[in-house]
Amino acid sequence: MTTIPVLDLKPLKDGAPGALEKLGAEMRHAFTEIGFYFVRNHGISEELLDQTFAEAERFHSQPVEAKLSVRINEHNMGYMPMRGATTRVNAVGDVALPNANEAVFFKRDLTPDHPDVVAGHRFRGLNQWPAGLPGFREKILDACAAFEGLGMSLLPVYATALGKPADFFAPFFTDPMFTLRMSHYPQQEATAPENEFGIAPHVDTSFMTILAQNKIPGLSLRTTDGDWIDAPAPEGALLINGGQLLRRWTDNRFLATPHRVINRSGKERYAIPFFFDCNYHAVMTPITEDGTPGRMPPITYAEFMTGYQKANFHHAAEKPKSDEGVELQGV
Ligand SMILES: O=C(O)CCC(=O)C(=O)O
Ligand SMILES: [Fe+2]
Repeated sequence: MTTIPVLDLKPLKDGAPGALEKLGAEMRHAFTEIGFYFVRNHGISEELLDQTFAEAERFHSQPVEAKLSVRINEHNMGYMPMRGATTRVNAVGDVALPNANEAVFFKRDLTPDHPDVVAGHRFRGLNQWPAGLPGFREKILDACAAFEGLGMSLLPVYATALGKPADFFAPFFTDPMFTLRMSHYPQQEATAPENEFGIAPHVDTSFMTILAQNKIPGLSLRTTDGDWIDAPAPEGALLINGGQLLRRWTDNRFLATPHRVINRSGKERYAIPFFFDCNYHAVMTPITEDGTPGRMPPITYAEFMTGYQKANFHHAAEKPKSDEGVELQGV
């Protein structure tokens, strides 16, 4: 039976001898066998997570006109309406209906004079903050900072898992890209068609996806044997998985595992994944076991997110995609 490993970060935080090596080995196992792991003692307070869920609920409870005033743009920032995306890059090849969720996306809060903003670089736009939600922006920025801090603290474990020095990833993450997604999944009726998902089977595009999942179940992942298993979050733990960027950078040594959401819980479900990636301008050269050239040439984050996706998923080429690799409709 496949179980999702639980990595306890406390010994690492305490500076216990051998903690990094032990976690590195556990992570290596997680990414070669399952593609998902839980973290305990991750350092993000329950209070902040609860507040972030409350903000997600507050955002989605607004009238649709208010949400549409921050409609998603070419940077994949803003509000994606209910059933506004279909997973064309479907990880299991089934044809699915539009995803039964709505979501809003935020990235690093750049200022208009930032060089990448001035240059008009894709995915380096300005956040679209809702006008009628006082305090919302501050809470979201707090959440982003906390998730980013956790992501940064895990980089030495990733490096160790790959047989590299602990500080290997540091130069690639001096100004890392990230996207906070706040999703709302309505209840799916028992009569809903079989091929309607909250989010259809997909792999993320990320280096690292940190999921602050709420108490409502619905997420499952597909094991390498092809079985779907539920991924319920144990109390206080966060769920982390890798996407295509991690897979490519590790020369396919690490898994990007397909997962999906079906919300037949009878309740509204909210989810807050945080997609954590390297610097915009970082060049990712495949990290091979023996240092020989990888299967794929080196690539930058920007090339990866635009050109690479286009080349691989030509049928969805012309439209922007959200960070879980779906085509966004009506953008
Ligand atoms: O809602 C969840 O639990 C996971 C969502 C997800 O896989 C995604 O947004 O990429
Ligand atoms: Fe995902």
